[in-house]
Amino acid sequence: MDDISTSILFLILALLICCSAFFSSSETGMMSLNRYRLRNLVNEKNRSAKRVDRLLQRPDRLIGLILIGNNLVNILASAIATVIGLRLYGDVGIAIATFVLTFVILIFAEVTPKTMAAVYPERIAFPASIILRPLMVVLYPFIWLVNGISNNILKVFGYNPEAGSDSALSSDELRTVVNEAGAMIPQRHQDMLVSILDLEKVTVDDIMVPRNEIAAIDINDDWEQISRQLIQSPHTKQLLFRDSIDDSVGFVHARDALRLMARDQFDKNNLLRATKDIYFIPEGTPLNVQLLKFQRNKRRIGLIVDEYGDIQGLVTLEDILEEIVGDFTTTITPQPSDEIHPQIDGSYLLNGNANIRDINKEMGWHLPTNGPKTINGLIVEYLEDIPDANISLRLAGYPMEILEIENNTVRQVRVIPNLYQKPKSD
Ligand SMILES: Nc1ncnc2c1ncn2[C@@H]1O[C@H](COP(=O)(O)OP(=O)(O)OP(=O)(O)O)[C@@H](O)[C@H]1O
Ligand SMILES: [Mg+2]
Repeated sequence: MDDISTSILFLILALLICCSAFFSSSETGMMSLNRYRLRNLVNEKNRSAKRVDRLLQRPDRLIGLILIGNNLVNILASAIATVIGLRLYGDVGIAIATFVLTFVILIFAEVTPKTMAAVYPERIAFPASIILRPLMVVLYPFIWLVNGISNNILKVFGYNPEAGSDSALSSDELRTVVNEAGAMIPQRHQDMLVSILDLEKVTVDDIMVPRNEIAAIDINDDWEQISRQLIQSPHTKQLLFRDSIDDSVGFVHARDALRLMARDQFDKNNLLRATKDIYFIPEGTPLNVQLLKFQRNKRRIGLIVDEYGDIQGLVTLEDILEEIVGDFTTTITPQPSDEIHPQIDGSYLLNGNANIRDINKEMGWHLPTNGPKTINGLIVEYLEDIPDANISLRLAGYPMEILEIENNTVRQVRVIPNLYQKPKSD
């Protein structure tokens, strides 16, 4: 190197530090690219994205290439810096060169470019790929050798370097992604997306109209009462049964009843003939499954039966859709707000038959939903007994006072929400 002037050596050194900065930044840029954005750009046929994607398909080779390049230029730079140090200051120069070069490389070739790449991965990685791609071809034998040795060492320790990282999302991770979409997706849409993911966690029993609230007509009643009920019920489809709901005949649609009336054929036999057979749903069916089953069977209403074939309740397509988009206006079933009565002292009076899920949703409480569906059921299960009035208890962290008992069920409770309670995740 004696015949190269010191100023040229300085120039080469500066150039090498620039190359080092390039490799450092492209390493961080490539590795911190958002995989889902990249996928999206690839699908949109973005050329840079496609090139980057191809490089990233073998991360071991890409890292090999970048690190070979980076180390090569760093080591060369240190050799040149040593020569410069020797020339300028003699033996002490080696120490000075080592110290100064470490500092310069850290700042200009490592920390600064890497930080920039971490903040703007696409701006760095996309243009860098234009250089990295041909470099990969040129240096391929060298990369192959280095990777081959390093992969075999990894295998000795029980790792499989060719497995690739598993970037498939679980539904919980997808939920986090949706929640973090921030302002990109309007809040209402985010809520809907999360609700769709949540459908699998909710079963038909959780949202059904319980058996005792099904609008149903006993075909053995006298005809006048049947007609009155058909006309006055707020529901379009009503269940026809003989003596007991367990002996159900089918659903009768108000439209069909109307047609019979118009033709003057409105009597028991014709009404029975106009009923539609019942669609049964096994209890415990998750909502996402049921939604598809309604679609496949072209049904909109079904009865939920338990393992003994006893009818537990009723669920409609509308009920499942409401889980996704929120309540529709046509719902005539009692709203949670009808069953929750705020008091001046900050407590709430609840009806015993209020649905726990509805209350949690309305109030943001965390009463357990994995057991009974109603407040009454929850209290009875907790006490393992039919309670007396004026009993106070603390259920899932919520102080409660039973105010009224009727026919062995809790009719009214007072709940004092503890404002300082930490929400429990359910
Ligand atoms: N026979 C019934 N008994 C009790 N609740 C019912 C009955 N039919 C429907 N519901 C409830 O009423 C709500 C509205 O359901 P849906 O829209 O299917 O019925 P609808 O409004 O009576 O009929 P449609 O919209 O077809 O005129 C849902 O919450 C559903 O569970
Ligand atoms: Mg309706």
